[in-house]
Amino acid sequence: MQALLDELVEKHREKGQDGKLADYIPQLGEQNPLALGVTVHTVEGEEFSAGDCPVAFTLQSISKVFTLILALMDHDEEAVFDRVGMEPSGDPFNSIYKLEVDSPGKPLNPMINAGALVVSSLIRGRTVDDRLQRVLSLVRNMADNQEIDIDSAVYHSERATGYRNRAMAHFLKEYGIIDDVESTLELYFQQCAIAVTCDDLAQMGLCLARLGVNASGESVVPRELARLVKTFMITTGMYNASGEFAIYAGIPAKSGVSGGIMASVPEKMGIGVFGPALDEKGNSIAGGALLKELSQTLDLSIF
Ligand SMILES: NC(=O)CC[C@H](N)C(=O)O
Repeated sequence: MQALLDELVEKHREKGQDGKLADYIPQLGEQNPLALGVTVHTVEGEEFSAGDCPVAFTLQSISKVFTLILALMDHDEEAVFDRVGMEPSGDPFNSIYKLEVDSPGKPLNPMINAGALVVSSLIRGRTVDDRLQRVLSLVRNMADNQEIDIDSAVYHSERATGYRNRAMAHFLKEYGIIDDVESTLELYFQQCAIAVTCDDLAQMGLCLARLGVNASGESVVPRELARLVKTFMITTGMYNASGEFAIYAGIPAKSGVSGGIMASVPEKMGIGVFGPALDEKGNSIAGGALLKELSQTLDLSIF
């Protein structure tokens, strides 16, 4: 495994040159486009890392998995899926288009920005900070790392420039799908700025692979929800590239525009990947290629 990961990092690293940093969040434009790292944690307790693994990066859209778990712990499924759908959108993650033309006001799924805003609005807590602490505590428990925290530079950078997310939140408010625009956006920008490493992503992927049990053996996510979010990861986790990723990698995965990907191979392993240069759909260009080859070499597809 170690030799394979070393080889895949060296082989795919230069693909970063063909990608683009997510500089619409200015702070993410500062990342090194040629960085590439991968960590694997297996159910047997083995750990392997190759490439730029000590580097910290932000969760961005990967946070959508964790807020969905919390929203479903706070409300029954019907209440959540009344407000956000279960179907792939086929559109980019930040698209506003179907929000107007397809079942107006109800986002198609929780893994696109509009749907994730709805999910964040459903997380219970007295203040935005209470709600954020609940998200952080779930992430820390799943990763079995109590040090995880917010990268405040990335948070402020997105907060200052998140025009399209603001537009979508106001649109959702008009339809009565979310209640408070400002607190929803505040929570959303902060959850996206939670800083992790490949190791944390691999641990969280493993926790989902073990139906919610973390590295310390604690059950931190209800079994049924671990199953449900992995299904969303397969159908919508790589945005409008989810179909192709399911064919060539065949593992539940969730990407973010920082270049992170969290993958979960049921009953086998968690995989964390980081490569900040993105393809045209907003997925890590080198990270996605590495994961596909890793899955094919080790025959990890769930199909
Ligand atoms: N795809 C992503 O990772 C998007 C998350 C980012 N914070 C945004 O809202 O634009």
